[in-house]
Amino acid sequence: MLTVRAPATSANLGSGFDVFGVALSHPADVVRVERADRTTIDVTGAGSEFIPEDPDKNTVGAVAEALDAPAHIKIDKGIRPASGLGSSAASAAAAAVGLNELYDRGKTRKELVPIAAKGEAVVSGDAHDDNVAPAILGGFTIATPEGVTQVDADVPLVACLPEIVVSTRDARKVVPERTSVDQLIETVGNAATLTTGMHRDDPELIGRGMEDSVVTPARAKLIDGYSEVRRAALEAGSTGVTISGAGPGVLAACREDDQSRVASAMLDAFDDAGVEARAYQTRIGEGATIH
Ligand SMILES: Nc1ncnc2c1ncn2[C@@H]1O[C@H](COP(=O)(O)OP(=O)(O)OP(=O)(O)O)[C@@H](O)[C@H]1O
Ligand SMILES: N[C@@H](CCO)C(=O)O
Repeated sequence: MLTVRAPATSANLGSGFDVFGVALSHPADVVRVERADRTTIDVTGAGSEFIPEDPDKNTVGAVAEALDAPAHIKIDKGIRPASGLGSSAASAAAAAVGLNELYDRGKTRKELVPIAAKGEAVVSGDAHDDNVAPAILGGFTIATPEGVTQVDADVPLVACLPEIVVSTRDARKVVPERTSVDQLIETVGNAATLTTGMHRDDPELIGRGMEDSVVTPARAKLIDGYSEVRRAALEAGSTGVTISGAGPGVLAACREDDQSRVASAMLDAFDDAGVEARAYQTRIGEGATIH
């Protein structure tokens, strides 16, 4: 039996839709894998009542099949599903890392990214890599069809999770099909600024680079209180705020000294909007670890 911890992740970071992602130091899923003749899945923990145990419907089932590695898989969810914090990807990443080790498949961490992404295709219809890449590799990742680039980074973040459910499938339906050249220019500038910020562990550049006028405004309408929470976080010292992944989680970058003030401001703003929420005072962290 092997135990793997895989972290929550935040995809997009505003300007890097379907490309950028970061691993969060917490929360995380813990997945135990044990060799078996056929795959069975047992789910406990946060939101487990909404997660199918059928291997054809759970992200880890697709991973076990792709690695030809049938197993008893026990998932202890630390990350609520439909959160925007890469819940489905964390389980898939943990299963990929654990089953690769258990069956001695010899895949590198980078080779495991598209395998874990097969799990994402099961739940959202698309095999995007932007959550599974940081869940496996840690740090900040740039996932393109040509491959994944990874850089270690260390910046404080607040991930605020309202008690609203937004499925990735639904949030993808509101993404605009076209964008203007002006928006393209703005997006390239923001994405480059953010990437430089990750190399320098610079919350100012990262926050500025999280600006996005294409996907985020369309999705903000799905999250009650989003504009108020964003404004409150910025007033409390956050350097940049955006939707985490497909939402409803909201991600704020900040300096160390401002982290708890930003977290409280976001919670208060959700409360004023009549939405219950919890805030993780977290930071960019490591990828899946075997215990
Ligand atoms: N192992 C798993 N963990 C979590 N959700 C799973 C798992 N397997 C299947 N699912 C299903 O995936 C859906 C949640 O995935 P979804 O991509 O919508 O949320 P998320 O992973 O939290 O968000 P995001 O990808 O935006 O960060 C739910 O319908 C859930 O039942
Ligand atoms: N890039 C994806 C992440 C969610 O899985 C999206 O925003 O739809």
